[in-house]
Amino acid sequence: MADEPDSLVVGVDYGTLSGRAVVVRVRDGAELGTGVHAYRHGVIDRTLPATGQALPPDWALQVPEDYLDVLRIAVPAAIADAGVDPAQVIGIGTDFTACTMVPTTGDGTPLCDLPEFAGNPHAYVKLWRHHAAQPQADRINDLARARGEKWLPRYGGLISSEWEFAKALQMLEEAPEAYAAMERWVEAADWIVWRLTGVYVRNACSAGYKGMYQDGEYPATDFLAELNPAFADFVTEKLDQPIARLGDRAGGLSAEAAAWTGLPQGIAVAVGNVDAHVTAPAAGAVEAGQLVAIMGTSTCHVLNGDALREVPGMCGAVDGGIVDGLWGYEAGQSGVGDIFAWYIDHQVPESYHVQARERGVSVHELLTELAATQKVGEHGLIALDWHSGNRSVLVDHELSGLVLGQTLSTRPEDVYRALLEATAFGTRTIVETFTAAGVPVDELIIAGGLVRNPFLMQLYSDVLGLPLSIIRSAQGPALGSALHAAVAAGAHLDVRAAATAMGSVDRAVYRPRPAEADAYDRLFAEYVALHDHFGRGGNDVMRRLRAMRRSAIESKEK
Ligand SMILES: Nc1ncnc2c1ncn2[C@@H]1O[C@H](COP(=O)(O)OP(=O)(O)O)[C@@H](O)[C@H]1O
Ligand SMILES: O=C(CO)[C@H](O)[C@H](O)COP(=O)(O)O
Repeated sequence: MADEPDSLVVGVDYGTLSGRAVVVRVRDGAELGTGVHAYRHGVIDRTLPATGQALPPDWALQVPEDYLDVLRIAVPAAIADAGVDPAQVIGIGTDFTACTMVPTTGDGTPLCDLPEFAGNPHAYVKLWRHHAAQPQADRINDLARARGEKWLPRYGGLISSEWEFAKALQMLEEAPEAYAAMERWVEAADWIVWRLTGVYVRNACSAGYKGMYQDGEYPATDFLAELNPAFADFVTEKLDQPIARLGDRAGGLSAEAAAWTGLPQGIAVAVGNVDAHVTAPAAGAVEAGQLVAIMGTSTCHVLNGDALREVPGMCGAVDGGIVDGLWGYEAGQSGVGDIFAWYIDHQVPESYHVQARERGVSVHELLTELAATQKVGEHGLIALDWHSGNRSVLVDHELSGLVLGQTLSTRPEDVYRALLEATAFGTRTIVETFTAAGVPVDELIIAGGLVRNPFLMQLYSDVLGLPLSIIRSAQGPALGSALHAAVAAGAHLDVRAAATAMGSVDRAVYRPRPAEADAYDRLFAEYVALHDHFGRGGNDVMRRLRAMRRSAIESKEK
């Protein structure tokens, strides 16, 4: 079912640091205009702006008003960039980082917007990479294992500290007054749709992957009570809400949101979605066996499968979690581009920054160029990519980064290359785990900002021993959201049809080079040895160091 040739939709991708809007033609997915808005408060991980209070380690907060600014600034900018009449727009879709949680009152007002809570860190959005709920995640995992909870294997045997229940339990135990005042615990993906429409509906993707919603149920009341008696009614009191399929219409654009965006009141607003999952159809990946890796500050791996399998250490398997009718699998690496950025910002000497500035290239590009002159293994290094913990397959955010083999001749480009390689080894670990568990990976498709680095792409192909296909769109998540908006507006029959019309991919752009692939097989064996030693209990030094750090900081503050 094709719509009028000039019907348009808007997709808005809420990333970690900014929101991006794109105006897309319904008929063929042509991207006509873009607008970007960087969040004014960015990621709050050191001090709370309202009070200047220092935040403990592993915290990461955001301010919801920044998300509304994206609607006010990036959407009109995208329309202006496209040079189109807003009246042509028939729908808007959004996607968000996840699990990113907003504590609200009953009408969706964020707690941090209430004067009495502005100084309470727990009243703010807990961003996906808020990792301070690891003790709660550990307890949830231990108890679920002891009780043989049937939902646990759906999450590879371990749930993450990034997710809804761990973060809510942390809030209950550290800020009971804020927890008591919170009437709804809302995925940011659903909060923004609530703001756009006035309707609060939970999306099937977030609820399934991050909310432990399986076979129509959340974890039971007696399980929650055993974690903490005051947590018993968490689901009924604060979480439960009608759940809608991806691509459904959540409601019509409200008058208020029409005024923010400049779009026509009443147009279709798609049910919320997660930034990773929404990208698969934008790359035309709606069949079983097509793994899409969305590589940016972090990497998410999403993959459809025909059947339900238990994959150790994956993020989750959800029926219809990516497209209706297939089991959607997710795995992830919590730090990828973030690790490269951290290295450049904090470890690379000023002389490299000066050289990059003089040559008009980024430090990433300079280090990549220098690293590219090396043979595999020439730097003599091997690294573990756990600077932001490990989401898959170890599911442990107490783990940390490691670079082994440094000598007095080690140079910044050597370490940079070792970090690039470590992230590729992390992805290989995930792909091999899927395959071994009976979820075949037939094709690897790369999307996200890191596609901009061809050396990195070739390195991934060599390390994985697989051809890499590349999504054509430079803004895959925003295109994916636009595609869901087209479905919600009734312009395409379903997400599959929209993916065929609007999604696109270039097949096998990078192919593994046999000599490099062989050499990387040897380095990967070393990675596996270190991975298992530090990640599977051979030596818990990383956990002990974290504990020492926490207690040292606490005692300093007293
Ligand atoms: N040339 C490059 N090579 C490798 N990484 C890069 C390069 N340029 C930027 N990055 C990294 O890309 C990440 C941003 O990716 P992007 O997809 O734009 O963001 P997001 O994940 O927030 O959507 C940053 O973490 C940055 O360190
Ligand atoms: O876990 C996620 C999805 O399930 C996050 O949304 C993701 O890791 C953050 O994405 P990005 O690195 O693109 O900002």
